[in-house]
Amino acid sequence: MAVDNDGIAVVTLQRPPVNSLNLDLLQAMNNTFDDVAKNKSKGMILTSASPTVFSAGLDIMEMYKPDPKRLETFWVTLQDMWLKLFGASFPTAAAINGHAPAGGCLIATSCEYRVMLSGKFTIGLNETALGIVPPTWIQDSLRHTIPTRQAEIALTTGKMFTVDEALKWRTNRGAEGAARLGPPVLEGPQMPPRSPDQILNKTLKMCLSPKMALDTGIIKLNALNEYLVTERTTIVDNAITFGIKKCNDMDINIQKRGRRKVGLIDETAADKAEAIEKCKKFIKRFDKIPSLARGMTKQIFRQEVLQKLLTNRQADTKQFLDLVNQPKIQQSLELYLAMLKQKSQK
Ligand SMILES: CCCCCCCCCCCC/C=C/CC(=O)SCCNC(=O)CCNC(=O)[C@H](O)C(C)(C)COP(=O)(O)OP(=O)(O)OC[C@H]1O[C@@H](n2cnc3c(N)ncnc32)[C@H](O)[C@@H]1OP(=O)(O)O
Repeated sequence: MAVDNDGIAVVTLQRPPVNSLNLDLLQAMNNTFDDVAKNKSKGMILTSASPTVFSAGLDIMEMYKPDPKRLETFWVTLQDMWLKLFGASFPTAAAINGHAPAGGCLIATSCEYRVMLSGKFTIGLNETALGIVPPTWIQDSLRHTIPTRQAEIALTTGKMFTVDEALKWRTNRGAEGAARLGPPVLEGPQMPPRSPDQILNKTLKMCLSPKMALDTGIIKLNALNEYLVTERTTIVDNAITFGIKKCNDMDINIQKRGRRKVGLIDETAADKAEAIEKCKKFIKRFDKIPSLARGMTKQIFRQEVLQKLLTNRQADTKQFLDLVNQPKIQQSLELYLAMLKQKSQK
């Protein structure tokens, strides 16, 4: 852990080669989180010493042919890590400088803000694809980060997101739809916007024109049609300007037509230094907010999810131990480890 001049702690996971979460690393994380709380750090940023992996998730070796007592301690320590991180009163952010599968994604989604390096990295909860049901609190971390429906699809498909996919979900128009619609409106030529007053005056003028005075339905319709045709660009422009203003007011980032940002990650960065800087900027947003009020508000906001695990802790542990001790799961772990080894030797 390194604390900078602003009082922000940067905690670097350093367990080569892939920061897989074994008992020792989880215990070290828990001690560090306690220190950050004790030192009253302004906030904490989690990152990795590896240039390509944030964390490979749970260390499979802890679950393969395990010692029963150690296996139980391992799971309880993982629960502790999540309770401390997800429930931390201080601001937390993850500078995700590489792959973040399964438990790696759990760490990232337990933080309040995520900046991921652009590149061929992936992030997600892939448990279902491995034939495992992710425990409720692991699912809750994702559900707390992205919209419920997207979380359900991601969890049931074991989806691993590319960085671009993680940053923003496409609307149902999708990429093809957006392409069919032509270049993004915001990048296209812009008409000088007119104020609503100008538009209203123009409409009134049109309604009082001689054509309108004739008072026949068809002529009125023609007049309206003419107005709509001649003013369509202005009308569309004004609608867009109004929409953009509303989106800005609501802090919705619409960078391109056909897409909206919902975000398993909040931002991307070119390198680790930039990712850490962006995380610091997020933490500094709270500079003028009383820290007690901020921390308590966050904990109340997360209380329901935290309480669920606290209430069901023993049952959750038993479920894990029963699962891992199944001969079928041990067989799968053996195959999975062999597959990982084979891949790494290529
Ligand atoms: C069927 C298996 C399921 C396992 C769980 C069953 C038990 C039930 C538990 C229920 C709880 C549910 C919660 C689960 C959450 C988890 O976190 S489970 C762990 C899931 N993690 C993964 O699937 C990631 C696997 N790793 C990778 O995909 C890649 O390693 C990587 C993309 C992270 C990095 O790739 P690369 O940089 O190319 O490194 P590699 O060459 O692949 O690996 C180097 C080295 O590390 C070993 N290794 C990788 N991951 C793990 C790991 N999670 N645990 C232990 N060891 C790992 C890999 O074998 C290589 O070792 P050697 O150098 O060959 O010795």
